[in-house]
Amino acid sequence: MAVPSLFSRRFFRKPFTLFFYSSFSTTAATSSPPPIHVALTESVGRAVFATRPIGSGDLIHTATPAVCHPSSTRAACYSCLAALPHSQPHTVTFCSQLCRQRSKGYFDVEMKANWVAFDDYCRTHGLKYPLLVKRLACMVISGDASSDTLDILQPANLIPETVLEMEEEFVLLRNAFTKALIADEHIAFLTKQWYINVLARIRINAFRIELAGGLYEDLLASAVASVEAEAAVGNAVYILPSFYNHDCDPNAHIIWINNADAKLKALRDIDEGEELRICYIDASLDHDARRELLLRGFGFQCNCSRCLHGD
Ligand SMILES: C[S@@+](CC[C@H](N)C(=O)[O-])C[C@H]1O[C@@H](n2cnc3c(N)ncnc32)[C@H](O)[C@@H]1O
Repeated sequence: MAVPSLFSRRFFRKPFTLFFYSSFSTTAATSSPPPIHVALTESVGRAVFATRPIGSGDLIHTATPAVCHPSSTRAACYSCLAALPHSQPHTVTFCSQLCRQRSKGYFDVEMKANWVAFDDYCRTHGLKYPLLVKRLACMVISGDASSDTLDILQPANLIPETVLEMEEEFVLLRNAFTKALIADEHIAFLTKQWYINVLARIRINAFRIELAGGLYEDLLASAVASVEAEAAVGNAVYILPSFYNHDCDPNAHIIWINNADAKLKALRDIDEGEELRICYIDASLDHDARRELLLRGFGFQCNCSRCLHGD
């Protein structure tokens, strides 16, 4: 496949060492690292590049969420977001003992506090990302995560109005923990600045998770949910997948089969040194709609080949 000039290696500046082994895994069959590296570019910050040719349809790597949270409209495992067609949305349910066990740390912290005010605020304002911050805060308090887990990700540029809204959410979150008598030293990290920094990163890097596979009942529930405009089982933030830039004609995509564990797959043959890009939005939208969505939702003017050609 011809490599568009946009992807040429002249954009390479400083290759990173692979620092994210904990956030992805390769296929069980091989223990070799995935065929990618992250490097700085001159035009779009960091980017993911192929270190060898990758075949169309190949699994590039998998990734587990740094943090995830189920949606309020689809019943899903509170830990891994597997669809649970026989459960009710809004109820805390786990798909297995393993998931219950894995969540024990942050879930025990969450159960100590009263979330009515915070959850009501999120629901009435149609906010889902603060729920990811709440979960991350519980993970930090329980020792399941570090408070700087998401610091490596690019933050959104926030307007003062957005910061003011975030301050309201922060007060509700902090109050829930203080009223639950969580010791001061355990919530010392939970400052207004921490909340805003985390949310600024989540805004750009969160993925909305729609499962591609599963049981017949899951597909049926998903079809019904699609009609009702919410097919997602939840939202999640990953580390390595967050370094993939956007292209309106991508050469890779991210998919979810049974739960929030993501698979990054090649959509066509990829050359060594080519940048790997995924599509953040619906690529079937017209040029103006895509530009508007990318600018409003992600704060950037797309430099992909399709957009540069006005397609
Ligand atoms: C999820 S991050 C991707 C990784 C990012 N480049 C970094 O250094 O962390 C999304 C950000 O990358 C940049 N970006 C991604 N795709 C782009 C594109 N097609 N055109 C211009 N900027 C892009 C924008 O700054 C965007 O807000």
